[in-house]
Amino acid sequence: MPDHILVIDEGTTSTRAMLFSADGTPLDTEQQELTQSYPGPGLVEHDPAEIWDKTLACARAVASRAAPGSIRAIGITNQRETVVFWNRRTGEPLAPAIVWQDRRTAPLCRRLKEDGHETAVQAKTGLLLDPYFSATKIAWACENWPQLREAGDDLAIGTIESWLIFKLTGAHITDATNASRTALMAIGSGQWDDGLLSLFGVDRRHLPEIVDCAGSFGETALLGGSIPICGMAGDQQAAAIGQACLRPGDTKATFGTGAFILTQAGRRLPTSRHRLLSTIAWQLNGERHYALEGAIFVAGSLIQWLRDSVKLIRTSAETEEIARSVPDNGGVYLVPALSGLGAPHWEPEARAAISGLSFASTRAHIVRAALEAMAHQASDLKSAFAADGQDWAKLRVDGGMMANDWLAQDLADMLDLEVERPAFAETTALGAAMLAGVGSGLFADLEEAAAMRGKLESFTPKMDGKTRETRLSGWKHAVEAVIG
Ligand SMILES: Nc1ncnc2c1ncn2[C@@H]1O[C@H](COP(=O)(O)OP(=O)(O)O)[C@@H](O)[C@H]1O
Ligand SMILES: O=P(O)(O)OC[C@H](O)CO
Repeated sequence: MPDHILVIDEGTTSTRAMLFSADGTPLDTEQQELTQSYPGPGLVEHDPAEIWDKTLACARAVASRAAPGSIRAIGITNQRETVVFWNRRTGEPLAPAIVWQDRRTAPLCRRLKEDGHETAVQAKTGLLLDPYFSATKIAWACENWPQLREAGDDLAIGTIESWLIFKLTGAHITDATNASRTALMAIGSGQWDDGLLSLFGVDRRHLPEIVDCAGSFGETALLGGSIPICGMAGDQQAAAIGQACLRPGDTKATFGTGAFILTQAGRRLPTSRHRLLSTIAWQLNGERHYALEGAIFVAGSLIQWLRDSVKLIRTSAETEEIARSVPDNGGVYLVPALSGLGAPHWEPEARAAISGLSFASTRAHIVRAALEAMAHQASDLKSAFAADGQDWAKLRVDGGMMANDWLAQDLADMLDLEVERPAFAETTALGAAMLAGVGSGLFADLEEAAAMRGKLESFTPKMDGKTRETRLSGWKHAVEAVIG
């Protein structure tokens, strides 16, 4: 019986495919960078055709190197909230994908808030009125892109996993974790909600069917043979599963393009009074498990911006050595609101700032301030989670940025908390493999699948309280200046 799992991990900056054995050993990987298109201030788009072509190329490369007949199932995980519009008859995209970072619907969100809709939206969806979520992106696209209206019944709308599974199998489905990020689904029922559809002007007939995160979602013949797709989840939920956050209170932080902290909440829907999000952690056999989430919009993308736009660094990795080259930030703070500020501030129109510069400031201080901004943002979230009654006992970290040891230690220091990092950092892909393992009957449940998780490393706090307080107070002033 085949027991290898092929995972498709379609992230914001790159798409990849990975092969795992049943004990969690990563066997093979293939990755391609994606074009980031910034057609104007606050606008972020992807080309759905490029996403599909590169994803298929990566999956085919890995499948072609695997032993014939060894792949049991496919798991899909993806950047969330990003919306794709396509023609279900021709299978062709009808417009660019509007990416989760895109802020074009800030005025619409402001109007809906002024009209008093936020409380009801939050109660139904666990989310807030912010351009981050898919609903206003869909509303904006249907109003401004006539080709979508012209497509009539042929218009299909979905988040990235929905687009990929349509291309792989022809089915128009989405899983409950991804659906929970659209602001169109009632989080308590796991179904599209008529009131929300009418508020955002979205026609149900264009939306996918909402399904579990593990099961039989169709087969694809595009990778050689016929392989079933058995697992599906948004990338942050998949990372939480890959980090074995299976008990209420277990918390993970993924530092990729953005940074997302999720605390598992069990079967009871959590509510936040401090502007955190309630979200579906996973849905299996129709039963939903929930999580409380803090979303930081800018993390690794700040390092990419320093590298590609400002040209202050040559590689992401060299930030570690540069940060270590100075004893402290020299009074420099960087608030990375390059696409607004996410939780707990939710200021979509805020813009980034570097403050505290003097003639003594060097490139190293700015780079260090950029890295320090990660722990500062995480510290704001730690306070919000604590105020909502969710204290973190330790933090399980992962994501591309966590290759940086200095950063992992700074997180432990600033949060005054044990930080645990798996030796194998691709926990998002691992979580999708665990779901596909459950969906294909390789494992009875997620507890059994958690044996796929490998060795762990630990970072413990070493910073004195006074240094921490000085940093946090400098950060607080810098944020106040940005949000006025
Ligand atoms: N050593 C490092 N130090 C700081 N940032 C890093 C380092 N290595 C990678 N990154 C950043 O991590 C991000 C990639 O993380 P990844 O988890 O692959 O992202 P995604 O899943 O969002 O595509 C990039 O933005 C990159 O700049
Ligand atoms: O591409 P990532 O890994 O930064 O994840 C993006 C998130 O899913 C957005 O909500």
